[in-house]
Formats: sequence, C-alpha cells, structure tokens
Amino acid sequence: MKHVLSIQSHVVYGHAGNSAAVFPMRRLGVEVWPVNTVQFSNHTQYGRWAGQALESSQITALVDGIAAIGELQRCDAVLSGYLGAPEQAAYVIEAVRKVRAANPQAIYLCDPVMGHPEKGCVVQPGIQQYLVEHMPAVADIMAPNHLELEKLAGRDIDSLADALAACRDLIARGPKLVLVKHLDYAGKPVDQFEMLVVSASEAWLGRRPLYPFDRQPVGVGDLTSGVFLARTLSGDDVKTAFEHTLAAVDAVMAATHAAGEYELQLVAAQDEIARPQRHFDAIAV
Ligand SMILES: Nc1ncnc2c1ncn2[C@@H]1O[C@H](COP(=O)(O)OP(=O)(O)O)[C@@H](O)[C@H]1O
Ligand SMILES: Cc1ncc(COP(=O)(O)O)c(C=O)c1O
Ligand SMILES: [Mg+2]
Repeated sequence: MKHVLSIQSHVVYGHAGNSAAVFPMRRLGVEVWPVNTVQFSNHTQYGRWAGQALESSQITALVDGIAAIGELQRCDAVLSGYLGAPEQAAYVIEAVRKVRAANPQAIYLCDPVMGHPEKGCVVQPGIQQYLVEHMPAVADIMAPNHLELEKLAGRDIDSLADALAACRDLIARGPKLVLVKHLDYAGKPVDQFEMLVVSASEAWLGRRPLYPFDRQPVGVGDLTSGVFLARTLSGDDVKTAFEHTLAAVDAVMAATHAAGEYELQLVAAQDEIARPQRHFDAIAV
C-alpha cells in the first residue's frame, strides 16, 4: 500500500482540492493522509463562500504528529494544491523536507494552483509568485495548467512547440516530470481537451472529448493530478499513468455532463476512475 500526504483545500459541499482528489486516490488503491489548507463551504467559483484558512504552522504540527507516532517513514509522496495563504507555501516545503528525511524515496508532486480571476478561482495574492520562485527547485513532478505553465515559464505559450519548450525549461530548474493538465492554443482541435506530459527523454500528448458545459466544473485539475500521482505510485510508467488519467478524468467529465451537474460526479463515476472503459492512446510528440 502506498501513502500520500495530500495538502490541499477542503470544501464541505462539492468537489475541489482534497475534496476532488482524496476519494479518487483511495479508489485507486492508495492510502491518503489529507491536510486541509482551507476549510470552505464550497469552492470559490461560486463567488461566495464561508470558512477560513488553516493556521500555516499547523501543517508542520500535523506532520510532526505523524512522525511522533512513528509513521512518517511510510509516506511515499507529498501532493500539494490549493493554498490558503502565501505563508503556507514555506510550510509545505518544510513538510516535504521532513517526509524526505523520513523516507528518501518519497516524491513530491506540486500542483501550482494560481487562481484564475476571470473564471472566479480566487487564490490569495503572493501565492503565485512564491510558487514560481520556489517550487521548481523542490518538486519532483509539477502539474501546471496552461496559465500556470505560462507563469512558471515567464512567457506566453501559443503552440504545442511553445509548451514543450516551456516544460523542458521547467525541467532544467528541477522537476523530472511536468504534467500539463490543460493545454490551450490556437489550432488545437476545437472538440478536444488536451493534456501533455514531458520528461527529459519523452513527451506525450493526450486528447479527450471536450463537453459543452453551461458552467465549467471546478476541481478537474485537482482530480487530474491526484489520479496521475496515484497511478505513478502504483508502478505505472509515464505513458500508462497518463493514459489512465486521461480516461478516468474523461469518465468523470462524461458523467458530470450527462447528469447536467456543475459539481464533478466522482461518486457516480467511481468504478470508471478505477477501471475506465474507454481508452485514449497517448501520442508521442
Ligand atoms: N472534457 C472536458 N470538457 C469540457 N471542459 C472541460 C473538460 N475537461 C476539463 N474541462 C474544463 O477545463 C477547465 C480546465 O481548467 P484550468 O483552470 O485550465 O485547469 P485545471 O483545472 O487543470 O487547473 C475547467 O474549467 C474544466 O471544467
Ligand atoms: C477551494 C478551491 N480549491 C481548489 C481549486 C482549484 O480547482 P481546479 O482543480 O479547477 O484548478 C479551486 C478553484 O476555484 C478552489 O476554489
Ligand atoms: Mg487547477
């Protein structure tokens, strides 16, 4: 059994952050230790929410608590996502350091959630800058969306070639692998949703259907990075983990669209998260 320390948001209603990633990872056979950076009534794209951020030092206190019962060396990976305050980022790095000290094989997947003002994804000021400056040197895997890759690269990405170059530049700064959870550029097939995964020696493009939602569901990125990490820990190579992620996330999006729902239908689609019926071949690029 693999164990993931997952440091992300918690929403009471619906699915984003840990509330989008923990159940799928468990459904994929991975044990998850959730640390909640915020506890909100609902995700921020509703435009209003109740709740608050966790005191930053609690991240260290909770990790120390696991070490104190002698279990931290069982941690195989740290996953971080939505943060509630810029101060939390340094504590995430501290948690990674402690986990690696307890288990030198442990990996760190950083989903650099930066927010998207136009879409209504609200992230506190200062978080973006910290993620750009500090996380590439610490993370083994980074999982940006298109906008986050542009911020990490410090330039616009207008083509697949641009995206590949940005991923390779990012790899030169630290991570061994970059998963672009959402790629968007002029000329992309209009009815397809694209993802990309890049290492120093390989690059795969993935396509899955784009569904015509009235309101775009939230938490897709968090689901994507969680599934990819769970499959990677289970022993998949990069291509296999990527193809499983494409298919599992597609199954959730298809179920959500078919149900006419705004929140991700993770429970309804749970069997397909574990064993998707459709398969999407990754394309070598
Ligand atoms: N198959 C799909 N069909 C339609 N929309 C999708 C599909 N998959 C994801 N999306 C939407 O694409 C957007 C991706 O969000 P973005 O912020 O770019 O990245 P991420 O969620 O990866 O952080 C979300 O609004 C999500 O609802
Ligand atoms: C509380 C919370 N967590 C996480 C996210 C990130 O969601 P996504 O996976 O769509 O990037 C959001 C986006 O609005 C959010 O409000
Ligand atoms: Mg995201």
